Amino acid sequence: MIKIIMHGCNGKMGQVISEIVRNDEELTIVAGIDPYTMRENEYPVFNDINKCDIIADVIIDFATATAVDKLLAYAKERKIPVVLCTTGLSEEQLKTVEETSKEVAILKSANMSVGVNLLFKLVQEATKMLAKDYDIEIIDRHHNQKVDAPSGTALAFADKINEVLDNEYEYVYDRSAERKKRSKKEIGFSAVRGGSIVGDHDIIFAGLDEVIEFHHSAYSKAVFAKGAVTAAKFLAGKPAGRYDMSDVIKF
Ligand SMILES: NC(=O)C1=CN([C@@H]2O[C@H](COP(=O)(O)OP(=O)(O)OC[C@H]3O[C@@H](n4cnc5c(N)ncnc54)[C@H](OP(=O)(O)O)[C@@H]3O)[C@@H](O)[C@H]2O)C=CC1
Ligand SMILES: O=C(O)C1=N[C@H](C(=O)O)C[C@H](O)C1
Repeated sequence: MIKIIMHGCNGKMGQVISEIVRNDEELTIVAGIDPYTMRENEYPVFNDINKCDIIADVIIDFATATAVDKLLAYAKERKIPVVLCTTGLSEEQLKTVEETSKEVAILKSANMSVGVNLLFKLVQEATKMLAKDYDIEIIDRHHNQKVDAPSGTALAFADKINEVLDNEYEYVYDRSAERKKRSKKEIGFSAVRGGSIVGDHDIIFAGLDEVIEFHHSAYSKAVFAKGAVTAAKFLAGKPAGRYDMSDVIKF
């Protein structure tokens, strides 16, 4: 039985993961971490990760960016692998992820769905063929409770695209103060926030007189939760290192 610590257990994703794990014979949540401890959970919940001395094989994280520093320090000290799903991390935090992964296994992915991870590959292929003549823009649409913009997935798409463009493209997040045309080597971001949209992403290649678009819609949070649970099974017992969903989902 793989023992999990659920970081952010009483948030929206934490609750969906708890439900999936409840019906999975290979997994059990042994502890949860969340500032909100009044909810009835079937496992003990700690309002501070450092209060949790329960032994686990892997941590699944869906919390908030400000909680990630403590999480990484805890994982490093106790050598517990982390499936790191929280988005909106700062440059400094991304460096800490890299440093920490030298001591403990970390699988970081801004999007745990099968569809987005397949699209990462398709969009990279399209970029090789289209980037010379087409402008690249990314739109993400999410619910009104989301705190980070652009989404982690939108940034991950841009990083995948830029990887095949020798990282020469600049990211443009806001054109409202600009009085100039877009340059060729840029990737523009737009973020829509409203209602209960689970998570939509459009990758737009706009050329002369035609537009090619790649679109992904998540219709429920379960697509992310299932991916995180599969990733946790993969990561438990793995040696230190940086992993991502391409290690888990093979196309
Ligand atoms: N990689 C992926 O596939 C996906 C990533 N995400 C990302 O996961 C994160 C969580 O999403 P979601 O569940 O919708 O958000 P929620 O706000 O619903 O849940 C986050 C939970 O984390 C709790 N939290 C706050 N501080 C801490 C802390 N120090 N330690 C532990 N828990 C803490 C929050 O408590 P409180 O409300 O009291 O602050 C809340 O219960 C976001 O960054 C989101 O972008 C989401 C979906 C998919
Ligand atoms: O906050 C969310 O809900 C989501 N966040 C992730 C992101 O920032 O890309 C993934 C997913 O789209 C849902």
